Amino acid sequence: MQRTVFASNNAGKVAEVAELLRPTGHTVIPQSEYLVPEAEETGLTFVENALIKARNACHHTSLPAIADDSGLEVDALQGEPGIYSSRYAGEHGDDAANNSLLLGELAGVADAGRTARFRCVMVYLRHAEDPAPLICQGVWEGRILEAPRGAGGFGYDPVFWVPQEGCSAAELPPETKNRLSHRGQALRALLAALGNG
Ligand SMILES: O=c1nc[nH]c2c1ncn2[C@H]1C[C@H](O)[C@@H](COP(=O)(O)OP(=O)(O)OP(=O)(O)O)O1
Ligand SMILES: [Mg+2]
Repeated sequence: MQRTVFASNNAGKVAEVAELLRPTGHTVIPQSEYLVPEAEETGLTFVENALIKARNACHHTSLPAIADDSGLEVDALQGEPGIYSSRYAGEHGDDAANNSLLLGELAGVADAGRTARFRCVMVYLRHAEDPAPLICQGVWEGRILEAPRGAGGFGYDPVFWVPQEGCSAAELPPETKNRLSHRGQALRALLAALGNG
């Protein structure tokens, strides 16, 4: 896995993936370093959107690419915001607005009904026309808090309760989040599939 582009503009993902790869000796180069233009996420599944992003990065760099498409599935909202997690409140990537909309939608829902999970699909494309991409997934179960807690992480981390640690995802040390998270699971599976596990 030499000179692989990471097809994401999310600084939180970039930092987590860099940390996960550090002990393996692999590095990935964020697509911003190649000035890759943002791809439109027009797919109806995490898999399709991850492929769109990876293919776009391959196309613009002529290098292999890894992409991550991820989101939060809330049971009381029939799986929403799901693939639309980043655009939930309208503007792409407005974490504060997304979190407050989510808490508003769940107002009055008791603790037992606030189950949710993060899902991550990671794909690896050897080149833009790669007909056999590697596709791996990870899932992280938790619950939605009634108010944000913690300052670490990104996205929905402050409102995501991690039962086995007794804190929010934004209160976890980065290495603990990477050990448990949907992203950590998916990337470890991808590395194993690449023969570098
Ligand atoms: O570990 C996580 N902790 C908190 N929130 C998270 C996590 N993982 C995904 N999420 C949320 C953030 C965003 O609202 C959506 C991902 O959207 P998604 O399109 O995959 O990523 P993005 O637009 O931020 O960056 P990019 O597409 O350039 O990779 O799910
Ligand atoms: Mg996105």
